[in-house]
Amino acid sequence: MSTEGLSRRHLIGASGSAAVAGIVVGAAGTGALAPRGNTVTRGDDAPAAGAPGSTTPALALDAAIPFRGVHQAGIVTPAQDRLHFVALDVVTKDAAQLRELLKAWTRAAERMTAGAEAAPGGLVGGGPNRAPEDTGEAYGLPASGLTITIGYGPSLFDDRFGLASRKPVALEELPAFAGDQLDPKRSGGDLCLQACANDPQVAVHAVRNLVRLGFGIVAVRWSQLGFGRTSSTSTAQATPRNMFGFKDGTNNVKAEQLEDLAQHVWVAKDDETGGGAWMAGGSYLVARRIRMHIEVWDRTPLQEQEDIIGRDKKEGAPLGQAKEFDTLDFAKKGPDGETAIPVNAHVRLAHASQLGGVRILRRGYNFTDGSDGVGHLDAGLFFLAYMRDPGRQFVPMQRALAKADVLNEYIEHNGSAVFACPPGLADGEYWGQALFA
Ligand SMILES: C=CC1=C(C)c2cc3[nH]c(cc4nc(cc5[nH]c(cc1n2)c(C)c5CCC(=O)O)C(CCC(=O)O)=C4C)c(C)c3C=C
Ligand SMILES: [Fe+2]
Repeated sequence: MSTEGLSRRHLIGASGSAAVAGIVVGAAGTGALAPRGNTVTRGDDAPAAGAPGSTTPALALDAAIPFRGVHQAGIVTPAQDRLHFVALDVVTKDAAQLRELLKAWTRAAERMTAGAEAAPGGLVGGGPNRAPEDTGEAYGLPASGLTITIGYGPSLFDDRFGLASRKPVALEELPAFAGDQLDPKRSGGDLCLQACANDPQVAVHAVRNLVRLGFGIVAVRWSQLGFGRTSSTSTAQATPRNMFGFKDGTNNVKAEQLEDLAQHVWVAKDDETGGGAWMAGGSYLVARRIRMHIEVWDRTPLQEQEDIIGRDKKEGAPLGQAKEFDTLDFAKKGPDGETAIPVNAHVRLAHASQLGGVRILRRGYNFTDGSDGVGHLDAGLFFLAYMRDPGRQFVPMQRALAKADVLNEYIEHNGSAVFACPPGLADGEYWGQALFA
């Protein structure tokens, strides 16, 4: 492995076709960190879980997820419980500076996802007279399943960095949708970094250290914390619940469904709108900050809640069926002679059968950001979805929802952004290398 101070020593666990591999940090004469305790940690030199000499079984939640691979981690890898998402603007006009930053980010991201400090000896190794190269708040914590996923916004492809000819057709700003209440301070961005982990401190540490490395080159435009996943991206995961108390992610595209991923999530080399070779194996990310008026929802009768979603609250089964994963039957009638799943239920409007076969991979998070200043919690869903072409997938889906979804009475979209997330990196490659080639 090319990155100084890191070595692949063993694999921890695997789940279905979405293998969760662990990387531990080698001590190999670099002064870099070595694994500790029962899994990958930033700290001392006891053997990691599952490693020779360890008596402790690996804990999947603490394990490291490989940074490199065909696709970026953080898309179909099992959704972790915590999120720190940041959108950034590039403030330099110098393309070479931006490229160097992307290289430095690659090194630091690879280290942090393996459970190491952002730089070798980052905590105190620089001595008393220099600012430490790692901010320290994750020192001693395990890798915690950290994934860091990068995306490029449409504005990165303007005339500043010579990238205009590289802009994919699919990377268009989203159109306005009926009911949008978008705040420009929570929208857009030249770049994004999505850090997901099973420990919030690890996710926040990752973003903070990458932002720190970018001082003078990038500036934070907006950022969002998420405290609980609202989607499953693997059949091995239980379906979590959103802030309306409903299971969310049941009928998501999952890591094990390789044909669906190829059809709906990964950009193919010959996709007309995809962007060509530099985006092949990548995916487009749509982010929407959706405020949920939970106080109003909480006064809504159960039957009405279930009719709005189209599934029952306890089991998560489609209305008219018994079990969570039963097939939705949109023709089935209830005792009143009406369809069991109402014509304007959320799951009917968003279902592939109503949208010419379109699907997306959802990977969103619950948030609660204090109060709205007038007596309510500012809570909601930070909707994240990956797809092959937003114009052909998210746009028609959101148009259908914006037009008829009864859920609209309870929600408000107040932030929006779209990003091109390039494919994963092979050994020795760095973020931006293919884009700038
Ligand atoms: C444009 C895409 C979507 C937005 C925006 C969206 C917002 C949103 N969704 C829920 C709650 C649920 N959504 C569910 C299913 C579901 N939602 C979308 C798309 C968007 N949702 C899709 C494609 C689907 C799957 C439809 C299907 O194929 O069956 C569900 C049911 C469980 C599930 O299958 O995931 C819930 C619950 C909220 C609260 C919300 C905005 C705040
Ligand atoms: Fe939904």
